[in-house]
Amino acid sequence: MRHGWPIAFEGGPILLPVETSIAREATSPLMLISAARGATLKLANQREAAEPHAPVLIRGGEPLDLRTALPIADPALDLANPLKGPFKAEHIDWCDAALAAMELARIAGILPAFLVDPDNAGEAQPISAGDVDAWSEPDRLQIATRARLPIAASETAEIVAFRSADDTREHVALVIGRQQGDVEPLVRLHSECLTGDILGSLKCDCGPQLDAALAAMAAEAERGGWGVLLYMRQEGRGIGLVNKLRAYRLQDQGFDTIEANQRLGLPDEARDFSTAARMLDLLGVRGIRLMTNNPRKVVALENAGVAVSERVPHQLPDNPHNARYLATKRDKSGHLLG
Ligand SMILES: Nc1nc2c(ncn2[C@@H]2O[C@H](COP(=O)(O)OP(=O)(O)OP(=O)(O)O)[C@@H](O)[C@H]2O)c(=O)[nH]1
Ligand SMILES: [Zn+2]
Repeated sequence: MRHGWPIAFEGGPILLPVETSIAREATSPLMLISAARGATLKLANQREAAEPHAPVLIRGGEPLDLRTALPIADPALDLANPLKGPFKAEHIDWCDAALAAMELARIAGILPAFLVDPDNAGEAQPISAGDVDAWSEPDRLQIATRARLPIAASETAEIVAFRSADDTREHVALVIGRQQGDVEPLVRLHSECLTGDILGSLKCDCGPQLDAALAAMAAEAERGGWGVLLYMRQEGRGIGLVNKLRAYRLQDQGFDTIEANQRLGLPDEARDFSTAARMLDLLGVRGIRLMTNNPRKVVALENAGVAVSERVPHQLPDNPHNARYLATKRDKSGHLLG
């Protein structure tokens, strides 16, 4: 997907990703986009779609090339390209392939939009919908290596790196203090946020939450306990850095953090917490005390077999740039924030 290769789904047509396509001369009258995008484009006969990220097949009056397809794919370009269409929605009789293609776009971090059976697409890569499921199977994850890693918060930390076949993302765990089978660790499940963790972004609470979690685990180790930070490479709640930044552009137009993801045709929450459970399992951790304000994380970990004996609140002070983001988490995502 990231290479821009056309893909040939078993039982479906050839699909060429609009954002990254290497076949610059490709054209097609048909495009696969999200229902959210279809709604914004005011499709003539669009049926009600349950999910904003559900796939919709559209036909334009004239064949689309990549130049005309990109503004159809990218809502962040709407202000600059107001006039598009008209389009008609068509029935999809290769639903599994269409759903898998949308999921692949999310995993690849690109816009969920494809030219369908295009001319001049070049040779397509064969793939089946089952390949996408197999790729995200947590059991494929293994410990790759571990090393002592003194950090500013604690000199007694150890880093453990995890890898899975075909997935280039490497998750890590930081174990702080001495691991003891009979003592439940304090655990923080942190999802990657390059802007917050590294650059000090004020738009979210990730950076302060990460720092405070490490400090709390170090204090726990001082008291004879221990902690585990799981650092999961699922940036932007699973939509990737570039799509998160597109969502930020939409947030600057007035959409909240959930609406912005949906308007991009992506799930508002696409994180995979069963991989975190697999990491704990590989570390030999069965029961935890979880630092979070998000009850859905607790439920997701428990459903994946981790016993969460306590939810430890993890609220940090807000600022003028993240106050709306935190309010949306509280009001729409069920976060327990005071
Ligand atoms: N798509 C998107 N992702 C965001 C946005 N702001 C932060 N994120 C991502 O959200 C994730 C951080 O969420 P967390 O703090 O781990 O989890 P949480 O569900 O908020 O719950 P807590 O455990 O209470 O913090 C990271 O992957 C961030 O990149 C945003 O506006 N849009
Ligand atoms: Zn963040």
